Amino acid sequence: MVDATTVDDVTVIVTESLSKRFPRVTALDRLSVDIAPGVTGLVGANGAGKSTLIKILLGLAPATEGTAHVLGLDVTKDGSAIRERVGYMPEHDCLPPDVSATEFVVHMARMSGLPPTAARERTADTLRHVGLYEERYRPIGGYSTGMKQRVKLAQALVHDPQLVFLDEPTNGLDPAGRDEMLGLIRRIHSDFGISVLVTSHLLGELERTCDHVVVIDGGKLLRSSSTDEFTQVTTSLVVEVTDTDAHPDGAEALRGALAGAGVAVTTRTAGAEGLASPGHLLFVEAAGEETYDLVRDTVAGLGLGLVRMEQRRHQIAEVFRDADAAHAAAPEAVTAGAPSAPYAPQDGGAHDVA
Ligand SMILES: Nc1ncnc2c1ncn2[C@@H]1O[C@H](COP(=O)(O)OP(=O)(O)OP(=O)(O)O)[C@@H](O)[C@H]1O
Repeated sequence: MVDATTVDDVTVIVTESLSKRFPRVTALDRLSVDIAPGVTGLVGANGAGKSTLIKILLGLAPATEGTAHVLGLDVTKDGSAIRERVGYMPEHDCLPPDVSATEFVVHMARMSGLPPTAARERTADTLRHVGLYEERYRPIGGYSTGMKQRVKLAQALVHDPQLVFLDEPTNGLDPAGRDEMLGLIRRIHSDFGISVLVTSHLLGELERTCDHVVVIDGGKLLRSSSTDEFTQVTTSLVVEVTDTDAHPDGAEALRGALAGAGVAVTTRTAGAEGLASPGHLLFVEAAGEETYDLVRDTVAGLGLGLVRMEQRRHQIAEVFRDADAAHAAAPEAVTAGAPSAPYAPQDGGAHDVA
């Protein structure tokens, strides 16, 4: 019997100088990363090396060099012990169309070694947990994309793993479906204590869902930080005010008054996504506590209503924006750090790096 650590230990995944070279491409390039229990996002553009990393961690593909341990188990020697303890939701559609979700998930549970009765019970519980009810008896071929993603999630969870790898679980889902899937992913950890490694190219999703985010690009580690560190507060204040008869554009009146007092103010920034009506928001550079007092007094002096005054937080996408800007300024200087693909804003806060 192979010894394995539990999710109470400090790390669930450790890689050291892990490389994977194909004849024409280096998919992973000396990647060293430690991943703790919780929900961790693995983000990178298409081709960054996410799926290759997952396959190596499952013991399904050999690394060219370096080491990797999952739950304390060595990927080169303990592949089957790792797969007993780890669930895997693959990226691509891999479901048989002619069988029902129940039949398929029972089959996967049996493949994982559960006896028949336990496999049926666990299947019923898991399908209910992912939100499939009466539909679970119908052939999968007639399911929507969202239902298929839930079946893939259920088969990853059915053998009660300590850790799951979810490869692009929100692919192909509409915004409501994505929100539901993200909620499910959070509950996998909060309700069952299962750690999650989830890949996505949508940064906004990871910001909302993950405790920790690992960013890779061209097989190299770009950054590994807690989500809080990525989204730490900035020195910029977001201020929103009401309009009045005397000042039909309250934000503009405040901007003029603050600018007159020597305070740097902009009406819009690239990081304003997700905030209501950015045209009515002011972004005020706060020199210190006195800036708060000045804003409050100026709003009161103009007779405007103060709707909000809060410190703006960084967004994960800014890591990419900053790297892109540095790359544009000095292309040779930023080879290892800058993502090779641009990101694009998407539905108010999610940024696509693919
Ligand atoms: N079996 C293989 N043979 C040759 N090259 C491969 C193989 N598998 C992956 N690659 C290459 O390795 C690089 C990383 O691929 P990988 O699938 O890990 O990226 P990814 O980040 O998961 O992207 P995607 O989300 O598009 O799958 C890519 O350039 C890919 O073409």
